[in-house]
Amino acid sequence: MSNINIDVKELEGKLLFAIPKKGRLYQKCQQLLEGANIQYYRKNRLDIALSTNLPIALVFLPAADIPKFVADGKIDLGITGQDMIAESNVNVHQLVELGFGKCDLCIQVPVASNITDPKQLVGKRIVTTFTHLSKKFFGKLDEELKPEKPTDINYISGSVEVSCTMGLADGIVDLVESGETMRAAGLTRIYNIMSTQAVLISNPHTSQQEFIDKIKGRIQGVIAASKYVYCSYNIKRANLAKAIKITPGRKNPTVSPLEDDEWASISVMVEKKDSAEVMDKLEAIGATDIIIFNIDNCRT
Ligand SMILES: Nc1ncnc2c1ncn2[C@@H]1O[C@H](COP(=O)(O)OP(=O)(O)OP(=O)(O)O)[C@@H](O)[C@H]1O
Ligand SMILES: O=P(O)(O)OC[C@H]1O[C@H](OP(=O)(O)OP(=O)(O)O)[C@H](O)[C@@H]1O
Repeated sequence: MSNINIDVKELEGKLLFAIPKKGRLYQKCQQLLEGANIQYYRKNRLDIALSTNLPIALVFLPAADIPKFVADGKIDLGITGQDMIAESNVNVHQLVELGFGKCDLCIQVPVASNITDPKQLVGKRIVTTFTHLSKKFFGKLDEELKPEKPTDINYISGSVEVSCTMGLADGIVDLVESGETMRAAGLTRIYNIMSTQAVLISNPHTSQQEFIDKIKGRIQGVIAASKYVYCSYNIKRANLAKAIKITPGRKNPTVSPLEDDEWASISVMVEKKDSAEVMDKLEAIGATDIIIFNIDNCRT
């Protein structure tokens, strides 16, 4: 049972920001709030927390309910999965892809079945948490193939993958990230309905647009900082063109003179995932003093 023991008056004029209260997205959202310096104190078991440094009230909700609250205008801003938005079938603005909670919503069948195409499931039994998206998908196939009875889509709230083993389903529609859950249940994927990740969303008619843009900027800064490292090195001017090709930066690298006219110093942002390779390439063209720094926060 949730507890929202806060005086409604305390929420007046505040930006209401919905955060998943548990599950896969919870911890990453906490890191994002910390990086964006949205400080708050949450009393034990309380689902609303007032920010201690900004006019924001954080509302902790199940990820599945956040799109509806935001679309209805009860909440201004929220974080949830794109799968949850599509499943809720509501109109919200997707402001920033957050780069976590990445997975695919897939049709899965028992490895032992001879099913390789979603069309073979038409008229059969599907179990899923995503009934809207499944009905939309199989509804189209039903129209095309006109089975004797329509494909039967049944809802369960979790552990969907056991449905085939239990004899409740011929196939399931569920999320796959590493594929570990799917393989452990003796299932294989035959179709990807959608790819999803966590996103920052807002109500399209919010009265708090200016403040939302500010929070969006801060969150974009945290995301960029986690994707990039700062690279600094020295290079002979004769090799400057080659160096700039290796580290073009987001816009341009900063090139500064050194005491020795033959040399220049370069400072540039590099994608974290590429940093080792970039260092190898710079070394190969004679760069020296190559240093990589982590970025705490940035605006690009
Ligand atoms: N295995 C996964 N890998 C990456 N992202 C995932 C995975 N499972 C779910 N997600 C993302 O996280 C969102 C919330 O899923 P999750 O299962 O954590 O929610 P929950 O039902 O609120 O929590 P719980 O499963 O703990 O009850 C999903 O809508 C999806 O966007
Ligand atoms: O491909 P994988 O890396 O194994 O991840 C996929 C699993 O993760 C999610 O479930 P979760 O663990 O959140 O539990 P749930 O089944 O109770 O939703 C999803 O519903 C899958 O079962």
